[in-house]
Amino acid sequence: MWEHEELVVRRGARSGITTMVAAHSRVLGPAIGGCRMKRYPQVGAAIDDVLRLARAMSHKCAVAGVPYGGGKSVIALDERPLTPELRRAVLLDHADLIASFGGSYLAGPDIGTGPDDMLVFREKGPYAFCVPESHGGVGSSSVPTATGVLAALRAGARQVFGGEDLTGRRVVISGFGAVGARVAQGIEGAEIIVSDVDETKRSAAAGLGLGWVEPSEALQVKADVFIPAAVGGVLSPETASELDVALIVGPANNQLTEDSVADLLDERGIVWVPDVVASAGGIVYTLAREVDGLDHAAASARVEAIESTVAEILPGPGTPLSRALALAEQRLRS
Ligand SMILES: NC(=O)c1ccc[n+]([C@@H]2O[C@H](COP(=O)([O-])OP(=O)(O)OC[C@H]3O[C@@H](n4cnc5c(N)ncnc54)[C@H](O)[C@@H]3O)[C@@H](O)[C@H]2O)c1
Repeated sequence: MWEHEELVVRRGARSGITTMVAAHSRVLGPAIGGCRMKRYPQVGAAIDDVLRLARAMSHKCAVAGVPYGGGKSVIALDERPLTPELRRAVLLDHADLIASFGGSYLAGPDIGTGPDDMLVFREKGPYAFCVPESHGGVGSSSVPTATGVLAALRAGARQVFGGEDLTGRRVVISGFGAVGARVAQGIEGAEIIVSDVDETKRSAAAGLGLGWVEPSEALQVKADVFIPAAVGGVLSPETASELDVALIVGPANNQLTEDSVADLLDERGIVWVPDVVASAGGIVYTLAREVDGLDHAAASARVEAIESTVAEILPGPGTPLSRALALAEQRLRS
């Protein structure tokens, strides 16, 4: 069944490159999504991607409880080298397409695009977010993303350990980057072991009194909490059957290689907080500040609300993933 509200595919007048916007649902508010710019084997694959990602954004916004719908931009590059001139031409083409939605679709950065590209979109109207700080943007989203992960961790700990206090517990953080390092600094009383493919992070971790494990062994460490803060696809049927932890909660996007891994984790008694919920702090905060014009305190309150969302989806029948999706569907229907 065709679930999406709108799909517009257009060949750019300046660049000759095909770009597209999908709006999955605008029941809760304007559709928002990142702009993905990459090469696809054919336009059909790009259309599949934009539809799938727009739908995922609808769920992410609905679960996060923010007043936006799901959308996505895709710029399907052709075989030509992306010179600065061609890049600007295709971004302007796509800016025209975004502007044609008149505010019912807003774009942010995704794979292949960044805050400076959002400024090109802004040349055609106020329909892009995550602009550079020098142009009124809120800057790095890693701080509110970490705040959201810590909020999700509190709710997860209450559910799994009967309280928020992690004193004496062992926490493994895979990925000691912008978010992982902030999460590590926000956890009190626990033994924290971090892991990163970048060996230079080891001394930084040691300087903070944190333990270290090689990335190849991070998933084998017996721990109370595992925090995926590096790459997606870390939870597969293989890793899910090996993990010796009670709670998994982290910012990495697309942590499961396939949805059935959520069932495997559940069967093993491991509580997994779905990434769509745990990773939402950055986008929630950025939209609240840049689009809704909220101040820091009001925007932060929306991020902290991730704690109550996690508390709502963890108990009950089914897996946390099925309950998160059910909550999203319920909000999209209401
Ligand atoms: N920054 C945000 O606001 C935000 C928002 C939502 C989701 N996320 C997701 O959270 C994750 C972390 O984001 P970030 O901003 O901290 O990124 P980052 O690039 O600053 O940090 C990621 C770290 O992971 C390390 N890494 C890469 N592969 C690894 C592996 N196999 N094992 C261990 N370490 C590995 C990198 O060396 C790096 O230090 C990413 O998956 C990102 O997509 C981030």
